[in-house]
Amino acid sequence: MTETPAAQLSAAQTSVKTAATRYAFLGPFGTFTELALRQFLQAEGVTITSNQPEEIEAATGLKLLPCRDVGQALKMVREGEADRAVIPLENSVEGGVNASLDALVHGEPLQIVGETAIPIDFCLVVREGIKPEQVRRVGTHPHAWAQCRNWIEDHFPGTTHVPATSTAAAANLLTEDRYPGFEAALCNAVAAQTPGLVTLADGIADNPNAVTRFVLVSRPGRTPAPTGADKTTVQVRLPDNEAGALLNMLEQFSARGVNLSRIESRPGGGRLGTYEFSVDIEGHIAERRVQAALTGLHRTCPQVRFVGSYPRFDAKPNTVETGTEDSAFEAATAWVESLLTQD
Ligand SMILES: O=C(O)C(=O)Cc1ccccc1
Repeated sequence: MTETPAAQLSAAQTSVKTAATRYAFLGPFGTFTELALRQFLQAEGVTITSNQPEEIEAATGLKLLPCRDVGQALKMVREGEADRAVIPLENSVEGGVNASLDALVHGEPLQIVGETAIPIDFCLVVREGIKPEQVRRVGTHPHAWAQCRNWIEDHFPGTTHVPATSTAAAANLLTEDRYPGFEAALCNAVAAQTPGLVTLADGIADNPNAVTRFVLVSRPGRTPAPTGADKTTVQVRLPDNEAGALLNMLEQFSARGVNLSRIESRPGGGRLGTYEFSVDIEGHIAERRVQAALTGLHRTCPQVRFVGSYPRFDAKPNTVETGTEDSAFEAATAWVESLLTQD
């Protein structure tokens, strides 16, 4: 493949549908989240061929803004310092990224406008000169540790985890003069290339099929158009101490043939026993069956937050059961109206 000249990149950038130019992400450069951001931009027709923020901005007009954590990335969007944020949301092995699920729905409303997924495996790196037998502690993001802990126990028995804000942050700390509290880091193959680091092992993953899902987040605005292969994310608070409250919530979906692709319970506040559910459903808010499910939730649950409708990363068309198509809802509404207007 030939390299895209800067002029072409600029042309591509002006065609970015969202006209977003400032992208906050879980940094520093070299995280899996940065790879996801590049994947989002690629889908918009923008290829980034550099690792240097100034070169990227000169070639594409885009500002890539690495953030210390997910909360900071979302704060930049909430406060208008960034147009978009990219954050990890879910891992096929570990489940939801709680920090992301919570930061997304607590505070000023935000909207998911896209998703992507990356197969994940890891490299174990050390600072030049460190021998494998010196490795006692491994620094990395908690989700990375969770995906490699069996491998580490098999190959470095007794080694313990030191949490870091991201995989790339852990790798970078190894290159600093000060001892970071660990001898090795688990990071991706890009961060493993950091000068001064040596890779002890690569392709590490307890589950070789592990995939992490990342979302592109903006301030509330126009919802991406339906594609027929869409997801909708909502956060639902259930009434306290009400028998059947969860069943009622699920019935709102099942009665309209709306399939769930993820459901997670999150503590709803200070008190034990109060829950919110973060739910992904197959379908777009422009579809009548999804609207009917959401109106049902709105009538029966104390709080429903719409977090966005956006195209599925795998473009797998949503199944629409017979009787739940838009045309079926329209025919049913027309029938009721005809009853009301008859003489
Ligand atoms: O730390 C990173 O590189 C991230 O982007 C977060 C993360 C960590 C582990 C798996 C997937 C994403």
